[in-house]
Amino acid sequence: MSFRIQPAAPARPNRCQLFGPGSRPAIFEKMAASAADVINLDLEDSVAPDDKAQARRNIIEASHSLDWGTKHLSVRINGLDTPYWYRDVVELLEEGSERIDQIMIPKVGCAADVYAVDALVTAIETAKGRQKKIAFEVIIESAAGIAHVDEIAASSPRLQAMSLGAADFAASMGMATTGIGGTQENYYMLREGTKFWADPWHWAQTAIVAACRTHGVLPVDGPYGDFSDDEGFRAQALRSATLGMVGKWAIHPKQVALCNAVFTPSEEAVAEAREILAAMDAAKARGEGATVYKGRLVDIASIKQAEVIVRQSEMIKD
Ligand SMILES: CC(=O)SCCNC(=O)CCNC(=O)[C@H](O)C(C)(C)COP(=O)(O)OP(=O)(O)OC[C@H]1O[C@@H](n2cnc3c(N)ncnc32)[C@H](O)[C@@H]1OP(=O)(O)O
Ligand SMILES: O=CC(=O)O
Ligand SMILES: [Mg+2]
Repeated sequence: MSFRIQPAAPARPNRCQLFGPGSRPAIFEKMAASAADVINLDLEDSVAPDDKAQARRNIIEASHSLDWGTKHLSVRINGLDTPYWYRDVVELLEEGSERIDQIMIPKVGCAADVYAVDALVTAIETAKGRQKKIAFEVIIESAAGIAHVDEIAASSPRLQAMSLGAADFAASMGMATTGIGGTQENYYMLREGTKFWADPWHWAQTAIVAACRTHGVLPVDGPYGDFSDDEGFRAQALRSATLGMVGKWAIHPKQVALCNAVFTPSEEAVAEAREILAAMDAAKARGEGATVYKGRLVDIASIKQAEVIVRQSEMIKD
């Protein structure tokens, strides 16, 4: 065990991140009225090159005029390999309202990518006297991103969350699929003629969770492209939650409720966690470090596991 205490990730709900193109302002109000914890207004891949400038104007205008309630408001800028990103940052922070909480940096490949955006953001914040320090979130969606995931997770005190972007990740890795997340038809084990599907996203997810937990960042699962497949979405989200991710993207409003259902601990799970804590309190009073709860071992590690669930439930106000 390292003597270093694992830093806590930001204590805010991040069960669902609802995306919408910045070039489609007609849906902004619907996004603001949704049950998502985080809103991601997009300037990147859902916006055509000719619409980038207008999309920036739309987002700046909506940051002033719309009531975003208690939502964590994030804007996805363009990647550092494009000519758009610096204007995204400059215009958003010079003209956008203080209501903007966060910038999402896509296709991050190394810690220096985050450093570059941090330097620009810091200069603008100082020059304009912005009161609120902008937070960052990044997307791991390239071979370089996953290879450098740990240094990226440690790259900036502004960094609050990190998502897996399955679409660009698959492309960068040369994966033989056009699917965005979920089960891949050709990724299976074979035993006595029966196929057992495995999860090709699993290793990248666990690498992200480990890097995030080491550095106090929220690990998030990215998009599930087939928004007509609720069961597939749910299965993917349940796997992500089981691995330690705190939420998932919704690329269509119907995925918001699915996200919230999976990433909100159920009443039964919270009740059981509280019972485990009570059982361990009683064990401690007896001078014991381990005891039996419903026929199974619980010990001091069980306290930490139960506390994860109780903390998650306490963050959620609705
Ligand atoms: C790989 C990646 O990078 S993923 C991240 C980037 N991608 C995105 O941001 C895409 C986000 N999603 C979308 O743009 C849209 O949801 C689409 C294109 C997938 C589908 O849009 P539509 O064809 O309008 O969907 P649909 O007709 O089912 O919409 C139903 C209702 O939800 C609304 N709606 C659609 N998308 C959204 C959204 N993202 N947020 C809020 N409301 C929305 C529609 O306006 C419509 O409202 P209405 O019933 O009042 O008329
Ligand atoms: O940006 C998201 C992705 O899946 O690519
Ligand atoms: Mg992407």
